[in-house]
Amino acid sequence: MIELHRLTKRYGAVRAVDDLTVTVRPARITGLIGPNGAGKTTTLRMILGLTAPTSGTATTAGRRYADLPSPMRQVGALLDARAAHEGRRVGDHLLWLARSNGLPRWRVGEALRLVGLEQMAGRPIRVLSAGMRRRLGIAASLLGDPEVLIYDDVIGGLDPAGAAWLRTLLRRLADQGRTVLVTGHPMGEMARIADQFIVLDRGRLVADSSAEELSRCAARQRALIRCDDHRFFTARLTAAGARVREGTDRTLVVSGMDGAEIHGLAAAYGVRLHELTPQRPSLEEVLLELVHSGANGDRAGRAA
Ligand SMILES: Nc1ncnc2c1ncn2[C@@H]1O[C@H](COP(=O)(O)OP(=O)(O)OP(=O)(O)O)[C@@H](O)[C@H]1O
Repeated sequence: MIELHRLTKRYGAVRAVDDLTVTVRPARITGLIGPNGAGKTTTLRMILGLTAPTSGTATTAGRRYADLPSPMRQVGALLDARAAHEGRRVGDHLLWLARSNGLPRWRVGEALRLVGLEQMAGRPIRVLSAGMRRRLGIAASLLGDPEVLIYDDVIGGLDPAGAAWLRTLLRRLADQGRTVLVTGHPMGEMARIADQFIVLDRGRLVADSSAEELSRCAARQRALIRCDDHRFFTARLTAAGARVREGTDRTLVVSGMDGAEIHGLAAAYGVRLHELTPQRPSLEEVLLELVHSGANGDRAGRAA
């Protein structure tokens, strides 16, 4: 389990992470998402003791990273897959990491096996493809057989087979009861990987919800409508906090407001509704909307 309590990091006037309180639970894959600059990497760096919080705490298994007796046995992480010696052999790199962290030698073979890199053990790191480097980074994170795993931007750039492999591995790790926290941008991939989502915007928590809750809530809060005066009603809906976009065939797609509220608003402004059909968006669409609307400071947080 990872617990963040009022976690804050300021860089001058920038609040990279702003009063963030959230718990990342075991036995599931949690996606930390948000637009560029939302504070995702800064949050991970504070959990890993690489960046000092301005205030608040980040703990794993009840302790700050610096206070963990054997950090690699408790927390495994991959922040940057390029951070490895080019000339060193794959197996030697892991062996060096294991030795310097007091881990047994046999864990190297086990970690290589878990990521399917056994055949590359004797090759220098520079010959590895980007996808293989990612696997090597993941192997390093698994050396200590930790309960908590943290991966920054781990999906981007993988080919479909690589992404499928990673999904299977992360699922297995979560099914073993581990806490798995991943960040990433392609919302389609994040929707396929994670079952819990923490959404950040400008350092603040926008939502902390399961995939199921998000889908259920979005289905209640999205409708396709036909009405007389698009421009007028769009302005009224937007002013009342909904998000509106043009659909196909002269329709409007309204999100963030349920059918009864839309009806009420139409009645209040004398707008004739010809159609109001609830819609069930895909999880990817829900996440995209959350990330986008969080950035506009509107009421997406209600999904939480
Ligand atoms: N070392 C630093 N010095 C100054 N500002 C920083 C530093 N690190 C991060 N920031 C700022 O903090 C904010 C959050 O950055 P962070 O990298 O955590 O966001 P992110 O959500 O990981 O973004 P991305 O999706 O682009 O990786 C940004 O405004 C960024 O410019």
